[in-house]
Amino acid sequence: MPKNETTLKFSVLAGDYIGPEVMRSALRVLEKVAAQEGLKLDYSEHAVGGCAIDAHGTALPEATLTACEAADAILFGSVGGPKWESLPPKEQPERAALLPLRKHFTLFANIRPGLLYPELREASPLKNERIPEGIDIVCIRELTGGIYFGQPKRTTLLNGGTDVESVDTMIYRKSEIERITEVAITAARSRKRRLCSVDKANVLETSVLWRKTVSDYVAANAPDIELSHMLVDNAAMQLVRDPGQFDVFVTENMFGDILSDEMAVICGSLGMLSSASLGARKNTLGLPYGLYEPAGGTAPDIAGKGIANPCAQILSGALMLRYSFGLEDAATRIERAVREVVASGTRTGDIAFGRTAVGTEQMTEKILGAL
Ligand SMILES: NC(=O)C1=CN([C@@H]2O[C@H](COP(=O)(O)OP(=O)(O)OC[C@H]3O[C@@H](n4cnc5c(N)ncnc54)[C@H](O)[C@@H]3O)[C@@H](O)[C@H]2O)C=CC1
Ligand SMILES: CC(C)CC(=O)C(=O)O
Ligand SMILES: [Mg+2]
Repeated sequence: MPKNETTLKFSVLAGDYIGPEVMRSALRVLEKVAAQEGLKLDYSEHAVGGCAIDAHGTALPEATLTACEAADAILFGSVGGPKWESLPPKEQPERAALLPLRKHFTLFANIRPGLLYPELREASPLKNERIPEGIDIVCIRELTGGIYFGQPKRTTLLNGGTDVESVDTMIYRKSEIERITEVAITAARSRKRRLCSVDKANVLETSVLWRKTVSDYVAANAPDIELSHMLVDNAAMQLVRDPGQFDVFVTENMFGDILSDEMAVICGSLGMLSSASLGARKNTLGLPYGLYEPAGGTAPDIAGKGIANPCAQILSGALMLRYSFGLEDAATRIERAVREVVASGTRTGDIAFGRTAVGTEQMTEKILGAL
């Protein structure tokens, strides 16, 4: 019986290698939930990344951007891989499609839930006594600033070409740090009200500003939040030593990129880690416009074999329902279905750990069955 008249208008950008494989699974799950909830899906698929370079000569075609502009959210796969690594760096899919997309829509807040179900503890490389109840951490990563975007960014030949110099620039403004701190405060308030800010304030000017800004902002706006600070090298170590000490952590772009992959593997696999990238922009429903993507990449080593774990992409679809369409119940149902299937022992190879592994298709069928 239809419960809802909402139309979900989103753009699907599957990308390269395993991108289209796991995107198929996510779309099947969304179709089923939509049918059950009486929602109307209005999505269209568009070229992005290496496959867009092959088909259209550019990683982010104008038509793709126009379609994203007209939608309420973007469901993204992942882009890049060996096929395009010999292109000039600026033309490669990651730098020519994904980063510009994030910048274009000012998606400055990347929310990555690091969740290890207790039933999946065996898939974590951590000793199980360190994670008696699994893991439940949220990484809030600044996504449109820092060293990935700062100018100058260049490579120059020196000494008549006998040497080469490359420069990347890390820049942060107080206003950029304040707005990501606000997102982190909101996340912490919905959980244990504990926030750890990760930086490198013993060396980097941007981190000195980061630490002072986060401290001042929390003191002025969120005295209910228990704030701590940690240097990033220590944070990398503490994450594997005792992940239970973290609840929400907030950090700049590159540190968050690295720490979230670490968080993914202690949570079993990159194939389980979803993400939401949000900004100030609202969609036509008055809700946050967002881009939803797995935290991992295109996994060229397993592409085309039908063995990729679809969970991160499916869970990214759930985050899209939650944040951009306000469908908390539907999002939770998808998350429960994934958990139920994984907990019952159906596992793709990356999380199988001694069990018989199923492929992408069978994993998806099981999740559909649990919905
Ligand atoms: N958002 C994006 O579009 C991203 C793109 N990339 C790009 O992806 C390409 C490959 O990057 P890598 O460093 O190899 O990282 P990756 O994240 O693609 O893979 C790292 C390891 O995790 C495994 N893995 C990742 N997702 C999986 C899944 N769903 N199921 C099972 N196993 C999974 C892979 O098989 C691989 O062994 C590069 O071109 C990179 O730039 C990387 C990260 C994010
Ligand atoms: C192009 C990269 C910055 C993508 C990535 O590694 C990520 O977003 O985690
Ligand atoms: Mg990454």
